[in-house]
Amino acid sequence: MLGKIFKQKLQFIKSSLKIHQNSRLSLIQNIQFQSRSPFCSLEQRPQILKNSIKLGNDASKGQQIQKNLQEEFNQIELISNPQHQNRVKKIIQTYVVNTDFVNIEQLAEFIAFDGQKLLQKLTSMGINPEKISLKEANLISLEYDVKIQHKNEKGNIKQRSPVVTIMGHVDHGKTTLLDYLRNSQIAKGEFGGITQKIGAFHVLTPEGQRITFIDTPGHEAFSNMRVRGANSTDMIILVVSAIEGIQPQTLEVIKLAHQNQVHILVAINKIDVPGARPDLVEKQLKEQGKLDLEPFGGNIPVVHISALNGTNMDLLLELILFESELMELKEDYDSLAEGVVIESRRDVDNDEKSCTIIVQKGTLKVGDHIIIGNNYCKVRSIKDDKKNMLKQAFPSYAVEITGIKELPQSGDVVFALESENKAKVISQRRIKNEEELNSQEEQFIQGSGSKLKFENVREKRKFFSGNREITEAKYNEVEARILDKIKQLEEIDFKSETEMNDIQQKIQKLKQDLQQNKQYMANLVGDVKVGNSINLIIKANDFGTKETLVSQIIKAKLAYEDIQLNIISATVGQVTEADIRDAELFNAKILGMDIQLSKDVEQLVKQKKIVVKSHKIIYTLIDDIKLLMEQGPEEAEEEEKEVERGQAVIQSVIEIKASKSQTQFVAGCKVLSGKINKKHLYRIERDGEIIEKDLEIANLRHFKKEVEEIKEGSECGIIFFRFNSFEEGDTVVAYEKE
Ligand SMILES: Nc1nc2c(ncn2[C@@H]2O[C@H](COP(=O)(O)OP(=O)(O)OP(=O)(O)O)[C@@H](O)[C@H]2O)c(=O)[nH]1
Repeated sequence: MLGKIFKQKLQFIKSSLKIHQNSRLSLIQNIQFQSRSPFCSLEQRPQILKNSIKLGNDASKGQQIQKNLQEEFNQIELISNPQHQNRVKKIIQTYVVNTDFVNIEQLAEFIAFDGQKLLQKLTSMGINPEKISLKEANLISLEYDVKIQHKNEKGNIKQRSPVVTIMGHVDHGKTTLLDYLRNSQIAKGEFGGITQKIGAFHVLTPEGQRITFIDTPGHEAFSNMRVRGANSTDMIILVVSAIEGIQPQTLEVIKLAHQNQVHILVAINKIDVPGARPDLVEKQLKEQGKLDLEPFGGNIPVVHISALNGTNMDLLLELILFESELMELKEDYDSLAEGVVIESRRDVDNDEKSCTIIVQKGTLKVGDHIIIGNNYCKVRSIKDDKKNMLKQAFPSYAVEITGIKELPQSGDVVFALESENKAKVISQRRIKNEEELNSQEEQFIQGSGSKLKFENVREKRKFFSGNREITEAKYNEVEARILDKIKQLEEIDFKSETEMNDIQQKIQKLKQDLQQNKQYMANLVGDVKVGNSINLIIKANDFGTKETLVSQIIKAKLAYEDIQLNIISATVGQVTEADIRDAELFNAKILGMDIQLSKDVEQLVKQKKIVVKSHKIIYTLIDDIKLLMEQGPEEAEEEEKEVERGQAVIQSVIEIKASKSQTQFVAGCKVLSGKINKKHLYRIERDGEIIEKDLEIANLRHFKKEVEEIKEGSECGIIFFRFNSFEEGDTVVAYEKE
């Protein structure tokens, strides 16, 4: 019933394109008005504008309007949905640049790799880190599934067909739906023969339009893609039974689609069964599933079907094509192919290995040299799901290929390269990287006793390559987990001494874990060698400054090849107790912008004698670092040595009125040893504790006379810059930093 209504609606939209030839202008204006209306949400605007662009296609004044709308649409699209163009997250990420060279900072950012490690890599390959050709950059970036492309590399951009995955709760009819689609094609005799199950198949509409279906029912294929941090689907058909309605896995699919920003189309199935209530299911989907369904004015289409007897299946296909048209699925047909593995298998009879891939970009040809997973091979044959031998496969094609040496896993990356040699080199490095990654993970798990959870391989790689964002997050995650356990244990009311000992032992063990964890993490972050290097903890006041500081430091570092400089961490915000702990552990200096220490932290800084330096301008901070590097680690250490020049005791505190509103305090002192000189720095000690340090003298007097220096045994009056909280009996210590 409702299927009919839908068909009518589709028909209406289509016919409106023709009927409104004369009155279309007003329609477009109406839509324009709608899209500008304050009642139109930002999310709706692209859709409305997109529709209006379509409508504007052949309107009399359409061209100009279309251009304006397109511009407005582009702008809105950027604001409202930056991911829109990227709905299918490619496994190979492409970055477009407008220069022939990139530098180390750009490359490090593209491949989300630690700058210091990248520097080592570039040096070992003999590449100038400041001038990396795109060819060289790709040789490295392709190890990490990233391509760097010049803006002028023009491709042959054309419409590609949609790739669709069918998902839903158990028994709601996914297999039946797929079987119907697959068999309807055979039944129509369009291809003859029996389809082979290769994990994906395609359907051709009577108009010759192609749709690729991934036919691994359930979540398996999709989840595997997710593990790789990508997916190959343009749309998910969410199958919901009209009898059972929303079930746990239905909600799971909705969540998955949202997380991955994949468009949903709802197919309410089993409408042939007596008692089916598709209308109620729609309400459920809206209320519980929070889906913005079309029948309620939203943009998620719903179609009522019976997969068993084929009711409204043609409508479903039409709808898929209609949605894909709106999504403007376009791809470069001329570039080297890129894709993703759906399934792989070994032939029982002849042991031949083959796998199904979805081509995402470019054209895959027989004879291409490809990387598949981490291995490389030459494509021997390409077959479609109807067993037709192909010479080439275009974007969105699902094909079975042979020639592979090792069986890849679903979700593995596939990309073609210009030569076998290049494929070989990249493959070898990818294998090496993977081995390193695995052994690092093993070591880490052994070392910390705390298992980390990674969303996908990319995240894992970022973590082990020392990517600070990820490392910091994971580091905090583990630390929080351990601290939480310690807290729980500390709160236990023990009933006996044995129990108490047992708990304390556990706490002790956890504290060791914490320490080990820290040490291990720090090693990962930057090959930290305590004592033999300059170690820094960078604090910035915002994210942008942090990025600039880190990249400037890496740049500054390039000039001092033989100096080991490590950034232990670079974070936004004020100095924390954790920073102090790290500074102590790695003998690191804390450098930052506008640092203001809280009372507790300040206390710790003094106690642990940590060097904290605050700057107002990025460049002075960088200069400071350059100075440290010029001096080298040893001198840099010694720079902080304070050499005592004299001591005095405060015998009285004198208050004087400097002006009507200003009171000054003079410390009346007697010099006990050495000298008090205006050039020196001063610290105030009370009962053996340092109250303040690095003070400078504003005014030094011998009786009424202003002097530069006072010798042992004499008395004097001192006014310090910005400090007057001294008390009678405090010791004033003069020192110089050498
Ligand atoms: N009457 C009727 N029965 C259907 C329809 N679609 C599926 N079925 C039946 O529902 C049952 C489950 O269908 P499947 O296609 O196996 O469901 P599925 O979602 O693939 O289930 P899993 O693979 O277990 O997740 C089967 O007995 C189908 O015959 C339909 O449209 N109408």
